[in-house]
Amino acid sequence: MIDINDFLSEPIRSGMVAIVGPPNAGKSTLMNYLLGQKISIVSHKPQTTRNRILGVVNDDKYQIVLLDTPGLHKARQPLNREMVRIAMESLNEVDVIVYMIDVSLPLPEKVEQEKNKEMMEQMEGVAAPVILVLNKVDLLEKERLLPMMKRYSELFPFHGVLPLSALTGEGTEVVVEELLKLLPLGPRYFPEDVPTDASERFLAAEIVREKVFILTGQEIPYSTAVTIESFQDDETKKMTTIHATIVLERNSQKGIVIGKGGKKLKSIGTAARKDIEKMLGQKVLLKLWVKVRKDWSKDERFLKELGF
Ligand SMILES: Nc1nc2c(ncn2[C@@H]2O[C@H](COP(=O)(O)OP(=O)(O)OP(=O)(O)O)[C@@H](O)[C@H]2O)c(=O)[nH]1
Repeated sequence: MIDINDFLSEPIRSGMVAIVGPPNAGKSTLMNYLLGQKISIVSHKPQTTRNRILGVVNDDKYQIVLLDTPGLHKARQPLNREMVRIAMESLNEVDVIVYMIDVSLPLPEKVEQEKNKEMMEQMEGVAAPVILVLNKVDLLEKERLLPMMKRYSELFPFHGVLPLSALTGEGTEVVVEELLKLLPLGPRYFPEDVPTDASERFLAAEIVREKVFILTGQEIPYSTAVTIESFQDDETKKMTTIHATIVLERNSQKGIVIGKGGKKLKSIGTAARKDIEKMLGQKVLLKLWVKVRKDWSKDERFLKELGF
């Protein structure tokens, strides 16, 4: 996909930036904010992002290729271990690392120390410069910010400790400025009109998964995978027909996702269809099925099918 003209034209600041950090820190929110569109799914529940999602931010003078990664956490289950592996692997492939933490809630000292220890262990031996981003400052009492920034600067040789609200956008310009200082001069790796390397098929499955995350309680989200059975564009009708399956781990979960008289599944479908229509810029007919595949998240073969 690299255009030879990009190599011939004036070099720009360009390179790969991984956004890493604990689950729920706001990594996908920052990615979507910088892209100006939703590529990576977001929910208030931890461990929403499962794969590595690539988003490309373009400007006259730069191209930042962002990698949104699954949350870093102590993982026991095969799916979670895969997620952390994916996140850690990206650290070796990038020019800059943005390590994001949620600072909105004061933590007991012991918990904060524990988290900091984990962060330093993860960053140990990483070659790329690391910017620490303190996210959700919109929720933080202002007087807590400066001492916190000082504390973190003393913790690790970060190439900057920056406050941010990925939700409101406050602080994003400074983050981008700092990234540009660290990115090498190079070509545009992706055409300017390509915001992600993910397929529309993958993104559609992710959108359905997001709606399950948002619209169901407690245990369901973590037991949900979404597969796309068919994805057909009808150019004359300007419509896309998508057949997708929501895969669950246990029979008992089926009723929750389908709901009384199919109501829950219907609301998942409607919400997902609207977002997919926005993404594709045309009408969508979305058909959803619910299937049980016992303990799929521990089934290495199925994880492979899902692209892990
Ligand atoms: N108030 C506030 N909320 C935020 C901010 N950034 C993210 N959030 C919220 O925090 C929650 C988690 O955001 P995500 O972007 O899904 O977090 P993530 O780090 O990608 O999460 P994982 O996929 O679990 O790794 C969502 O409910 C966001 O709306 C922020 O700056 N301020």
